Amino acid sequence: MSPVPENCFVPTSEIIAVEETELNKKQRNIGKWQKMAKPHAFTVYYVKKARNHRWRCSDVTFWCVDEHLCNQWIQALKELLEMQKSRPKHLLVYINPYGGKRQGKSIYEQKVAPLFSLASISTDVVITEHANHAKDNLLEVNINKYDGVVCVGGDGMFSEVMHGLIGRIQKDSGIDQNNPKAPLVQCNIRIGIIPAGSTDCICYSTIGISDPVTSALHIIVGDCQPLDVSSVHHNNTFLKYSVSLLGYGFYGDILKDSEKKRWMGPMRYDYSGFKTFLSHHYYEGTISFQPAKHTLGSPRDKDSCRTGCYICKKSEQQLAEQHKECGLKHEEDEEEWKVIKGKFLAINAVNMSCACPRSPKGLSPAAHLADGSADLILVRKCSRFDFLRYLVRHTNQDDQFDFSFVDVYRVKSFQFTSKLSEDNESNITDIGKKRFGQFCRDHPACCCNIANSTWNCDGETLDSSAIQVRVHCQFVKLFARGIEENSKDEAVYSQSSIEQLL
Ligand SMILES: Nc1ncnc2c1ncn2[C@@H]1O[C@H](COP(=O)(O)OP(=O)(O)OP(=O)(O)O)[C@@H](O)[C@H]1O
Ligand SMILES: CCCCCCCCCCCCC/C=C/[C@@H](O)[C@H](CO)NC(=O)CCCCC
Ligand SMILES: [Ca+2]
Repeated sequence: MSPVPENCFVPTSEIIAVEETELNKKQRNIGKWQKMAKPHAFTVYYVKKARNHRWRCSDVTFWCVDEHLCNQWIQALKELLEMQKSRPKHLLVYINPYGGKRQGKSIYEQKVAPLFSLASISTDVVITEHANHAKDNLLEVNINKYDGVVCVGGDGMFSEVMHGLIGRIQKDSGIDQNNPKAPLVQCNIRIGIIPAGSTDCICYSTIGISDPVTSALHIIVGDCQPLDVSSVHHNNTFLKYSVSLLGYGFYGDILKDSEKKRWMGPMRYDYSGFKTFLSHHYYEGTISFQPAKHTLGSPRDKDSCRTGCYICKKSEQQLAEQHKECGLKHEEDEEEWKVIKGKFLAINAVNMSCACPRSPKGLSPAAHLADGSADLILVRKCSRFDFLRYLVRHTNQDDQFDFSFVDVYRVKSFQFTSKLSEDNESNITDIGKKRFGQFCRDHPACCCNIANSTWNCDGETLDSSAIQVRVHCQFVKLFARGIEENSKDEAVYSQSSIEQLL
């Protein structure tokens, strides 16, 4: 038995498949195999880690004269693969054919389906025909027969699938999602994202790259990454769940403008981003929040959340303890609320870094995927030039929180009310404000916007500006493992590597 000349260490957890190889005449007639009467061979397909967190399917073929020995190897390796219990065998796949550059279907068919078939994963594929098709379908399908749900599309498609799954589980458990204090039931069925959208921030922030083949391989090896989810309510009405960005002001306005430009594809965000930057509107309101005292980290930490993150592990332990104490009174309601009134250009609450190709370190580089907290970033009224400096720091190594007009807090819940709705609630009927609508009556050039902004919730607009938000620790699970530290150079090899077997 002889491996290829170059050294090759592969943990069994990263073998994709093992197959007997039919050698053709030409192959049999090369090198030393020429001398053998009838060589036998098998091929091991495995994950090859390239630069920038990119994974590829590579293969190595082992040749041997003894047919029995060759079959023993195939059998032994297949048994090792069978022992990988976290790997999915049967998946439900939703493809949005219109997301991003409208390439979802071809990306799946050309890059992903062949890998699933190589890894003996069977699939039921639904190509969506309209928005909410996947969500509605998940409310009635027999989800128990699947080991995971895969969405091919962008953050919006992920959000739809996540809402379908969470909604289905709450419905089956008799939980009313409209109750902001309801003890929601966790979603244990894993979701895989094959990126084919415009921002793909959830995929990028949980894997480190937005690449369909890399994501498919994380699904095949059965990775599992828990994610925090925020529930968003307006009084006693459930609005949405969020995993990446809840943004008011700048990101809400970009989204609202970009929705009219969907035909532009991913470019619409650059166009609307530039336009929104020039408009430079700020909004008045009150934000109240409960600091996340349970978590070990802070948004100003230098270290980021990475595979096996100890801060997220600690939160997982705390969550398990909470579940054990289930039924005992939680003191959450009595914990302190901090209240901030002000004029804001942007209010961003992020459950994860929100790293994406536009900003590889994201809106909050030290945010954690699964620590049960969100980072609340308040960008107060400042000059256009200062706001530009702030934005540019999302794309370089400088600290984007090191500005006098930017504050950041790690929170477990928050509420927001705009000044306009506060005024309306206190029955102030200033006809002048109503008549002049959008712009500040006293200072037409001051960029103060009397109208409300809208909330951008993972790329979708919310109907209400007054919202109550609660972070649910590790509420959904993805086929991912977080971003690996220097994945190319520091690969950790398990005891059961093939090299040892050989
Ligand atoms: N067949 C369909 N026709 C129209 N809309 C669809 C269809 N299938 C899904 N959708 C909706 O399209 C929205 C956007 O899709 P998706 O997230 O895949 O792409 P995107 O908006 O380009 O990317 P991103 O969300 O990353 O910015 C989703 O909210 C989803 O509900
Ligand atoms: C002069 C250069 C300045 C450059 C500044 C770059 C800053 C980029 C930060 C990007 C943050 C993305 C946050 C992710 C939001 C997603 O949930 C959402 C759904 O996909 N996308 C958008 O709302 C789309 C939002 C699009 C933002 C551009
Ligand atoms: Ca978090």
